[in-house]
Amino acid sequence: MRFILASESPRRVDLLRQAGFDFEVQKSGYPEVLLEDPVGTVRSNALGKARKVALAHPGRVVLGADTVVYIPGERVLGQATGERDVRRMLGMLRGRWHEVYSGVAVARGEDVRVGYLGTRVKMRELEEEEFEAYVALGEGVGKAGGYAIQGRAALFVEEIRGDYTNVVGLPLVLASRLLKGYGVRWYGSAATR
Ligand SMILES: Cc1cn([C@H]2C[C@H](O)[C@@H](COP(=O)(O)OP(=O)(O)OP(=O)(O)O)O2)c(=O)[nH]c1=O
Repeated sequence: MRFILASESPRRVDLLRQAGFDFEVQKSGYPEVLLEDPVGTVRSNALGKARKVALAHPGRVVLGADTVVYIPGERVLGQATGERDVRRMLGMLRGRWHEVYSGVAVARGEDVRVGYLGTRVKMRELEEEEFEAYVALGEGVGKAGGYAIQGRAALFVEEIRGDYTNVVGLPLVLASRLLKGYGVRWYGSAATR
């Protein structure tokens, strides 16, 4: 069954395509919140995005998601908005462990189910020259925490504990489980045959 992805993130589109799902994209325009609690943040934003699009498309299954980076006990980092933000965020993450949380919500009409997943990531120490080269590259703009593990920042990630797709922006095991609850599966649709 074809569902609606309530997301403008090309990473989420790529992951769901790679998994064989049949879907179309509708941007939600939902204004995201950034709370002190990473789980509360991603659950609330994922729910908001899915609900908003589901209400506009009665009867359709809609998936929304949200990703943040969390420095335990310190702060929640949303998307880096520009070069300065990438420098500030990466400056906090280099040489230490952090956590990445993604919330996933699937809605149909007023009915909605939500879940979240956390993954631990260890970023190695970065030399000044390399740090500046990454900031200048611009890859980190628009990404939670100011880096993209699926891009050049793969060079910085020493170790991860948990689901890799969760760090990229959409935990596929969780998303597929929630979708299955609404009868949506990765196999058997026109897109995968
Ligand atoms: C940590 C990390 C995040 N990201 C991305 C995934 C998300 O797109 C982004 C976090 O922003 P989000 O606010 O979760 O999503 P979005 O605004 O891009 O899309 P939409 O709200 O329309 O669904 O960070 C990576 O691509 N790689 C990474 O390694």
